[in-house]
Amino acid sequence: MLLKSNPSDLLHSLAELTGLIDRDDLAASLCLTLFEMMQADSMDFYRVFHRTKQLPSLHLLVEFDQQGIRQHSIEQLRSKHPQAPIAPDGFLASALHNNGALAIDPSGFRVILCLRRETELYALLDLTLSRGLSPADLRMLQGFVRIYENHIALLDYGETDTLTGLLNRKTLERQFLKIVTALQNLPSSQALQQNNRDTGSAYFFLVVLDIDHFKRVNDKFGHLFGDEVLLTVSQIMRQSFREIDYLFRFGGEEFVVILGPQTRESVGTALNRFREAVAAHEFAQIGTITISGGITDIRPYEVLSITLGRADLALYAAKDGGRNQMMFFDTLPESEIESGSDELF
Ligand SMILES: Nc1nc2c(ncn2[C@@H]2O[C@H](COP(=O)(O)OP(=O)(O)OP(=O)(O)O)[C@@H](O)[C@H]2O)c(=O)[nH]1
Repeated sequence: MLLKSNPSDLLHSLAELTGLIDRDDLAASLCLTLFEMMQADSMDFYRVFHRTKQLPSLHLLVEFDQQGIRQHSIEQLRSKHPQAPIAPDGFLASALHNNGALAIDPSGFRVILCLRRETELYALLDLTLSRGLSPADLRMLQGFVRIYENHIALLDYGETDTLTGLLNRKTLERQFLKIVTALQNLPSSQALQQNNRDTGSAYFFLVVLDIDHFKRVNDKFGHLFGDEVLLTVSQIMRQSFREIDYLFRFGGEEFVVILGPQTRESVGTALNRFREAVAAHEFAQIGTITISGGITDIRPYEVLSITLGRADLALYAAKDGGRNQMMFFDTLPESEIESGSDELF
């Protein structure tokens, strides 16, 4: 027996769901709708992260039970408990690895729905009920899952750069704001704001990456070869960074990465590993290329242009210093910061 079986309630829920563009809000709205519709006892929404050469991990984003909803955005999860995946119970683990659309436990009172993005598993929805599900309930659940998947596909389309498939510049602004807001809500935000940083602690970092002498590639081999280099560099980025890091094509031959929370040292290690992977790649006809980067931490109460400005100054220093290197803003001499700031801000 469905609680929300009347068509106007369903239409209203669908209109709400498809009007959202924030993925955390979308997950919460899907849970709310299904929780009420199915009269569930509890419901958990897990985001699945796939890491190269490792088993996929689960992060709990929404918990829903008789006490109400508890929502955890990826940014909050990341700032409070860096990379703390959930250890799934046996049923959840089998749903994660079986690659089906749906799993129902033998009692019939627990069901796990697999939500996909293209062909890859994107999220798991774990519902516990006090009754078994009818075939009509299952059809309804699967219909909502398909609408959710289609909406995610449309969001992806609007958020990605067409050549590289990385996130686009418009999405950088929205994502940056989310991270800054999460940082503002941390107890230590005052210390971060006052530049009172401990180098062993974890922070969010923003990096601007720029291919060295890219104009020469275009001039000598043509734009099609140039585009091929951009595509390959974006693939090396995907292989080098973690799935929860944000990778953007900022424009032209510039990329932005947001990493965190991580220590300054591990950010340096990750970026140099990426830089070496680019330098080691043999491009057909072109040979090898190199990449430089400027790195800065992300501070609460700051707008994107200021953070980008610091990373750009570090990038200019990396280019000036001979290219094929990653430079932290906080290692620049005062004189370089002052003269660069006059030009940038
Ligand atoms: N193929 C291709 N080229 C692009 C694209 N966007 C920008 N470019 C080219 O990227 C080049 C950027 O060159 P510059 O900014 O002068 O710098 P650079 O040659 O990379 O030299 P440094 O950054 O100083 O190492 C220009 O030739 C642009 O035309 C694109 O989408 N595709």
